[in-house]
Amino acid sequence: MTATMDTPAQTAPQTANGRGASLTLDSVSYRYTGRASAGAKAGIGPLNLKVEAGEFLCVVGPSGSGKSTLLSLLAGFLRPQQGQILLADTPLAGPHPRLTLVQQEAALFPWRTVAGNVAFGLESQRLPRPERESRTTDALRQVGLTGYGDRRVHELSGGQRQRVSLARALATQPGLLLLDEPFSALDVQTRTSLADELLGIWWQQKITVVFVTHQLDEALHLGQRVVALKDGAVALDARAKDVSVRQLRETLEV
Ligand SMILES: Nc1ncnc2c1ncn2[C@@H]1O[C@H](COP(=O)(O)OP(=O)(O)OP(=O)(O)O)[C@@H](O)[C@H]1O
Repeated sequence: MTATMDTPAQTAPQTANGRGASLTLDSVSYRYTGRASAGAKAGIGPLNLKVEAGEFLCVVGPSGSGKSTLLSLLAGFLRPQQGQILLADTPLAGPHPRLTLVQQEAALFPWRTVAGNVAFGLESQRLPRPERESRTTDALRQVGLTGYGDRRVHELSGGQRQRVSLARALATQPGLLLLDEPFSALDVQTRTSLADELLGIWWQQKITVVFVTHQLDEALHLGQRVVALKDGAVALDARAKDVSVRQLRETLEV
């Protein structure tokens, strides 16, 4: 059955007038070498992919298909061995202030307050203190944590910790938000409400989002577009409203 219901992401305007940056992968390859690699094919590419400014793209694929490798390349942690990645029109040469990554487990500093954790991402930006404080307050408000700034991380639930991670990313006002299975450790209810909040934030700010998930239904709910990776290559690239979970399962053989 083909999915027919439009989710908010799918009905969003196609042209972004927010701060989202486009992303272009031009014949990008990365192959792991050495004994740790699982054969000559470990890695991804060559991949050609264009993510439009303001687009919400979900990437799915079975374990080992290359999702984390792709995100590491997009985050600038790995450099392509072949091809190039463009952020807007500029070749990506490493981690970039316009892009930020939220990972599966909230990597927060236990000795800092919630506000201190959110402000951490701003410290390298040399912003005046009032600007740092207002961005921190604003980011906490966006993720529903107004009033939590003085709390310690150990006083928070798993879902709240992941909200802090998201706030830390949002405070940097990224053009491109990369998310690596950010809600997978959470219970279904928390995951659903956080996913919907993320959609609301994306809708308002028109950030470009690349969201990696194992959950095929989550990908179709959140994404305007879904890319399915298999053995390091794109096996399917479609508008989310034009594919079903079953089609994704068949494509990925999962
Ligand atoms: N550091 C590494 N050294 C060698 N091979 C690696 C390394 N990291 C990943 N690989 C291999 O590259 C391929 C892609 O791995 P990757 O971690 O990107 O997949 P994934 O889709 O993110 O998997 P998962 O869903 O399990 O996290 C796999 O064959 C994996 O074994």
